[in-house]
Amino acid sequence: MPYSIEVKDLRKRFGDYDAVNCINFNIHEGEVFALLGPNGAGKTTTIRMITTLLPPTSGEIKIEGFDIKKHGTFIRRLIGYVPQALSADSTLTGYENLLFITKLLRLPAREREERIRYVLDILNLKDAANRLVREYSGGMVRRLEIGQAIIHRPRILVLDEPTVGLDPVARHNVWDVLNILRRETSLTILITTHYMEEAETICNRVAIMNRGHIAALGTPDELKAMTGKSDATLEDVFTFFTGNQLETGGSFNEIRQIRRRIQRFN
Ligand SMILES: Nc1ncnc2c1ncn2[C@@H]1O[C@H](COP(=O)(O)OP(=O)(O)OP(=O)(O)O)[C@@H](O)[C@H]1O
Repeated sequence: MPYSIEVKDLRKRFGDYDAVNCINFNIHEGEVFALLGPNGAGKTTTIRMITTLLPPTSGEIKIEGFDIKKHGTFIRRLIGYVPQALSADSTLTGYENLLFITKLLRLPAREREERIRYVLDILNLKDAANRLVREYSGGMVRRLEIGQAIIHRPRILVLDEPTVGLDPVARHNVWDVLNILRRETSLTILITTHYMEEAETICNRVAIMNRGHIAALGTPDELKAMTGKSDATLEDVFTFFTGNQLETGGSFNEIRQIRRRIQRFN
């Protein structure tokens, strides 16, 4: 049985800077795996290469055993991607957004309604289906975007900072949805995150990225044990492996995200 995602000696060079510098990891089917790291660590660049949006400078990526260099079109159908930027249309209802995606992906007409119903149900958006997305809260929009990404039954779901800018309640709602997906499907889930709590609550394994490298990889408990401190938190692990204090809630990117979201809904 091949791994769901295999990354071997992966490198991405921008000019003379290695944004991703020879990283290796494998993700099992059904695993929830996080890339955790400070701004500029190379997390987004890594998932852009995995989702085939960006060609690697060198190295290898296999999705369910298929090399992305040879099977890009096929692999894109295996992956659902929730980018950082807003991807739902605020001038349409939730239902219309989902219908649009089913048409874009050319799902057979007879399957569309059933898939939309399933997605609205699992994401707890049934009651809001016919409301304009501009009236949704940030958490509801995020859940709808997850719906758009899973409507074609992908095998792998990739989310770039899925809860950035959300309040704690909305963040927990998104985690609930990801936990339901993990329980009810065999989806492999890859996320990038700044939030320790997120990595610890929903992820089986975490890779800590720093300056293009993977500084450490393991279950949250394994990572804590590596610090040699009996009462280590994941925050201690982060500081131990990167020498950085991870700032949450105030990065340029987060502020930009939140501002974009506010702009979009005004
Ligand atoms: N298209 C590009 N051209 C040049 N440099 C880039 C490009 N994309 C990313 N970089 C640089 O590569 C490095 C890694 O960026 P990346 O966005 O992957 O980091 P990240 O870990 O996702 O950070 P963040 O949490 O801020 O999104 C950064 O120094 C960034 O400025």
